[in-house]
Amino acid sequence: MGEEILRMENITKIYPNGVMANKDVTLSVQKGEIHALMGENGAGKSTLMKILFGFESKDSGEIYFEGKKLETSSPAETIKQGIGMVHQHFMLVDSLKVYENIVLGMEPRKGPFTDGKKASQMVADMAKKYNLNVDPEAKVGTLSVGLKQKVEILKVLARGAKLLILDEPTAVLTPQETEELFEQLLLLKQHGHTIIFISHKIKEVRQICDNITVLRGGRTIGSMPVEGSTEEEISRFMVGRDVVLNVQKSAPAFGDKLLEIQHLNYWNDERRQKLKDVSFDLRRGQILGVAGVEGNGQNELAECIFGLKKPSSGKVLLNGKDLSPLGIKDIRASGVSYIPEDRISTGVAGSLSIWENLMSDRIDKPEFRRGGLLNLRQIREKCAKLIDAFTILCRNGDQAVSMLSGGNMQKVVVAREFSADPDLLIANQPTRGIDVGANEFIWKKLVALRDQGRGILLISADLNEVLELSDSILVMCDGEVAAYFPDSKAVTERELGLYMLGVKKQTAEERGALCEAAQ
Ligand SMILES: Nc1ncnc2c1ncn2[C@@H]1O[C@H](COP(=O)(O)OP(=O)(O)OP(=O)(O)O)[C@@H](O)[C@H]1O
Repeated sequence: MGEEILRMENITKIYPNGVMANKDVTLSVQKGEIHALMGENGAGKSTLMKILFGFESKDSGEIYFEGKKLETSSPAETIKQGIGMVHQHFMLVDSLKVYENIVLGMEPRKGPFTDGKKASQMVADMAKKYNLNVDPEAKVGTLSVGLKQKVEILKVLARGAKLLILDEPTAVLTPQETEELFEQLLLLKQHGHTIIFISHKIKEVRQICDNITVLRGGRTIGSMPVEGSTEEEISRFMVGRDVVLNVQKSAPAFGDKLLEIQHLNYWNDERRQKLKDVSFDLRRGQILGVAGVEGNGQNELAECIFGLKKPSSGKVLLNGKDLSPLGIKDIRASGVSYIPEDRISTGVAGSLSIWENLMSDRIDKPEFRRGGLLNLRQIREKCAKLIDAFTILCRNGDQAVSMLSGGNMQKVVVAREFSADPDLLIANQPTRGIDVGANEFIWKKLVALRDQGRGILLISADLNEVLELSDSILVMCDGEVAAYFPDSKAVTERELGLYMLGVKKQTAEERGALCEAAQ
């Protein structure tokens, strides 16, 4: 047994609305280990980490860090004690340089001024020490997601963090970037740092972590060493039943052309071209996966199809009809559903109830009206069925969505968009932050939709998901179609990564030949 660096003992947290998110939770982390914190959506992982980091207060329990009782009430105080958090949504200032972000609030001074040269050198030295290669002088706004994450890690290290909390750090990375991150985490471990790694990905946890603690329903289910444990054991531990995370799907039977994207170009408000002459078709009965590092035009593509953005030029045809002049409501009525990537800002209205969010697109339908009024009984019944079918963890449909855990918010969006019975579903990161049980459920639903002859445009940064589900794969890099594989089985994860990073790019002829061969 090593030396215990962190002990959270009998932590209980009841939110003001009465939800008991942590019940008597105990977590013990050894110095120098990588410790996975796992559990279903709503199990209480984020709450426990927010308490540790000083974002939330606990109702009872004790925290000991390096043998001393930790009594902090804000992240600023916690970081001074040596505990840092690397957030999933980066908290960086795009217009500042890398080193400026890293030293923000703790700048070395030269008289009354910041000593920029010294700060930049300090960051360069740190980057070298931890093999986190990033140019201290680069503007953060110009960096890739993988590099921004390095800046976040350096920021936490610069503040003296001995214990780092990483919240689903690989969700946005390519396989190559994930491998690189893992090497860096192992190096941090060699330097004596301790890491708490929140993840839903069992494969990754088994690759990098030493021990796992599993929460379920706000309680600690137990801890176990990774060595000697199987994937099945871990998922059973988390969900309480066996989960099969691979899809049984029959060979595709492509039907008519459903979606045609023709020479789509889009310039954003900063006059940057985010889509460059994008063209492709999607057929009925097809799952077309779009692989790409985040920020390479995938979101703009989805938003142009769904009417959230107006393309600068080009066409979007659904069943031969041009969607470009239509607004979102009419596009929905034409049979398009959309699971947006950013569920908090676009997917849900947090202050509204679960039922309002689930029903927002169909409240005008006769089945939910009685006279001129809403038929609340009917609405509540329908809602309860969706809550049940999609296992949304809540008290009832009247609860505000903002009170749900991240994964459960995502389930609200997914439930609404699936139940709209679309012809075309645009699913942008549909399982991000979702636990293994719900992941299995959503994958099955996507395949069932495809088997009913609908079309699915699946955008995902999770290459495993793209490869498991897609019939065909399109890779986007820098706003362009970098590659198109009519048969997803003809390409490996590693190869996709090379196209995603811009190392390789198909010519139009190569793409044409592949498509012809597949016909
Ligand atoms: N601000 C809040 N107010 C009320 N209840 C909340 C709040 N935040 C979370 N909860 C509830 O606390 C419980 C635990 O949520 P938490 O976010 O800690 O889960 P989690 O394990 O991190 O889930 P996920 O994997 O979905 O991120 C859930 O039932 C959730 O609805």
